[in-house]
Amino acid sequence: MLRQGAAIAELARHGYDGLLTLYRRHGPVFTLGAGRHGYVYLLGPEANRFVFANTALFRTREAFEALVPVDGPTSLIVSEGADHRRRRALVRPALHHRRVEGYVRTMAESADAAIDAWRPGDRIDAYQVFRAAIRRGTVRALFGPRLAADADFLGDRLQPMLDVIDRMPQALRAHRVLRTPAWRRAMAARRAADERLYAEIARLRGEARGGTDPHAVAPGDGEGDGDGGGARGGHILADLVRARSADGAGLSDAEIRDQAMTLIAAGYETTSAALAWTLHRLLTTEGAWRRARAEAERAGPPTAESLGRVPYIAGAVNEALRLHPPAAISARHTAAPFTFAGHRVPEGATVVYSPYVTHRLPEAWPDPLRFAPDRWAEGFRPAPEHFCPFGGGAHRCVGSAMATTELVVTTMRVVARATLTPETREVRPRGLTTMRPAGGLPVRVTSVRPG
Ligand code: HEM
Repeated sequence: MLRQGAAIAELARHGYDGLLTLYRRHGPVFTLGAGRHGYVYLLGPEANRFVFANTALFRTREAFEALVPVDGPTSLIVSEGADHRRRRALVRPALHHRRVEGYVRTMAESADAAIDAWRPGDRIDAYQVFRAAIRRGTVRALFGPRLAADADFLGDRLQPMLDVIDRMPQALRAHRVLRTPAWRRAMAARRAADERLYAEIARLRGEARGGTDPHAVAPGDGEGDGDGGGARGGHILADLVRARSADGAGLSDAEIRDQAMTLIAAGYETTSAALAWTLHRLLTTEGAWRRARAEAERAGPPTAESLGRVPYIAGAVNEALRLHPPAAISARHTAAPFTFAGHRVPEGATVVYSPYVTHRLPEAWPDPLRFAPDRWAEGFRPAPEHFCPFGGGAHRCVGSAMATTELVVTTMRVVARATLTPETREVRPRGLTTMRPAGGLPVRVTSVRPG
């Protein structure tokens, strides 16, 4: 029998580990809270499979409504049905892995620029350092060289927006209704960022009409194997402006704005958190940094080819995503009543599923708390319901190739160029929309090599 007070106290005290405890005590389905503020937890591999497979039972719009003030009403994450399929088919080719390979150099340069500033003896917060580097790299890949000059401007505008949405929906609603200073800052930032974005979209449309775009890309060819242009250069915003469905229809300016903003908002905090967790684990696991460094040195500088020669680093990234999934929980709104594991879940409920809980279950992962990059040895493919840092089903992360590439490339550069000593071995998680290290990742630079 679940006692509400005790269960809520468990979550308040132990966060995501509390959720794991509640799963062990109460099984894969339980409800906390009542009415509009209640949450139905659907936990574990079977629950993931159920949520990912039954698209018609679940809606994201109501569950992610809190993102609309930043991401916009046509963002993929709040789109449903035919609109979602159309928008996703137009966005996906721009983020296909072959397209992403074109950004490897930009990503490596961004990491190198951050490392170039280090001197032996420096004490730095590696999380913040790479957060800024990833922000710059993401803006560059998304918006190309012209807006890259504005990367810091856009990044600075973005931060108040991301801060305001990293809250429980009720708290966010209060900010909006009360027009708090944080809310007003976020909206002013949004207006400034939108102005630049719309100007750039108009410029790209002009270029496309005049046929002068040197980065012309093929129209996207849908969900399967779309390739927006491979290594031909260009950037994602240009791809979005040019993308056409089979019937010739493209995305409106507002749709492009919303997808672009969503890609930054969904991509940058999550990827920076995952990088911090990867470095933390490599620094605090005996021999791991040395092994990663030896591998990165053998592989040479990051390129589309050398990325295939770093299985230990790729395994370390996967292990960090498993043990510390930045999207530790995610939510859905139920579109119809259903029964799962003998429990009746009503229409209109908010359902929470959790990659964090799943990734730490011994039923799914032998010795689950051990950081073991070698478990990802060639050929290992966990079931999607066992490993879901990028979610699953119709709304599975469209930027997963970009994220993993960025994580592997940045890790290759850091381990190859720097020796770092962790200032702390205990790093606690915080954050609701993105699980990140609470106190950052404080390290001392022991040595650094030229790039
Ligand atoms: C380590 C980094 C990342 C993690 C852990 C992550 C995680 C996720 C998860 C869990 C979802 C699905 C939410 C759900 O269905 O419940 C999602 C969706 C999404 N992600 Fe990511 N993400 C990451 C990086 C990125 C990047 C780099 C981009 C873009 C460049 C991106 C863009 C998106 C978009 C647009 C969606 C919505 C897709 C849709 O609704 O069709 N993400 N992400």
